[in-house]
Amino acid sequence: MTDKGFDQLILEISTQLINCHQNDFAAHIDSALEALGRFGDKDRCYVFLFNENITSMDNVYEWVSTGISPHKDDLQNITETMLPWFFQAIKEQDYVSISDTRELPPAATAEKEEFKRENIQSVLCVPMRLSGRLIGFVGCDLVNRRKDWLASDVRELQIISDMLANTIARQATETKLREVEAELREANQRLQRQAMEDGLTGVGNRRALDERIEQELARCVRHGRLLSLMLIDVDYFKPFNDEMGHVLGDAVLQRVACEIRSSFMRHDEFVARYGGDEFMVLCAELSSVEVLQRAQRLNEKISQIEIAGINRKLTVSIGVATIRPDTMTTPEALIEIVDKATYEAKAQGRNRSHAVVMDRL
Ligand SMILES: Nc1nc2c(ncn2[C@@H]2O[C@H](COP(=O)(O)OP(=O)(O)OP(=O)(O)O)[C@@H](O)[C@H]2O)c(=O)[nH]1
Repeated sequence: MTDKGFDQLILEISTQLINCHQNDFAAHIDSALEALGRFGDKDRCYVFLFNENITSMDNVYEWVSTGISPHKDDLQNITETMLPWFFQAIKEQDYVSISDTRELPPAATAEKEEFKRENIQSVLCVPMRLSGRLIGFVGCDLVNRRKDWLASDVRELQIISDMLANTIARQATETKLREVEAELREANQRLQRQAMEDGLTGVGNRRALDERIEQELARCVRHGRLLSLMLIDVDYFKPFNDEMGHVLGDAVLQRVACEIRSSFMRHDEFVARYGGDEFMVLCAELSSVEVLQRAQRLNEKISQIEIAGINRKLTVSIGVATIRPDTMTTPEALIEIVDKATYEAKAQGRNRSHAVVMDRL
């Protein structure tokens, strides 16, 4: 290989590796090995990576010339005990150069066997280091051909080895970066969800409710649709709480929230905790009769709830406000109506629903 030819090869390989992106690192390393192999008339070029303590290695990239058998698949998890002479040589030396594998010393019996299995007669391997730490090696084989490797062969392979080490490190860094990015994105979504969720019951919180009422009002105005708001208030929750304690009180609120949520699961229905023992449900497009029926069904379902340790009937009073909003309608006005409807349900004896219908506010 002339110096000019090698310089050209290096330029091509380094340009490819510098410009490659996360998804095509492997393809570029493969083609760098191919360029190296073809240019120097080698039979096989490869990259091995060590584990953390350099006690085992995997063949991670391999290029083979036409007619030469590949060995990448059977060279996985090769341990130090399998090839002790080679592990020691690559750890301690600047390179491992074997002109004829048949002339290896007796200490390299296992290696001799392995080279024979792969028909390798000449081998040159150069360590890959990152910040001084050995991470693997780049090597090339000649099958059934002997070669006295020159200092220039070693130098050239060393340059390729440095480039590939940097590329592999960049790949690892980018993979890690993507993982961290994905974790951050997930944590961010989780925080956003939590910021909109009631901690005790898991339904929407007051902030989510306020936003949703604004959105639904605007949407119903745009489409001329009906909008219903329900206020569900647990009956006699204060005496219950005082008597049974807050822990059982919390369990009641969770159970009530669960029942409400399972009763209003359509995509345009929204359940939130308004505060204390009060929940709200927003539903669009239902007639006032339908909403009232569904509220009454909820009264029934809640009155059938049984919670271990509680021997008192659980009931709720529900106010329902159904309106056809216009641009002047405010969330406060809607809440005021539903508040009054709930008050009415309480005044009429609790465990019931009371509806107020207003075409315009
Ligand atoms: N366990 C528990 N109690 C809560 C929580 N938030 C508010 N409360 C209690 O809920 C009770 C609300 O009671 P009120 O709305 O005043 O009245 P009520 O007894 O339900 O009466 P009516 O609604 O008129 O039937 C108060 O005792 C609050 O302390 C909570 O997160 N957990």
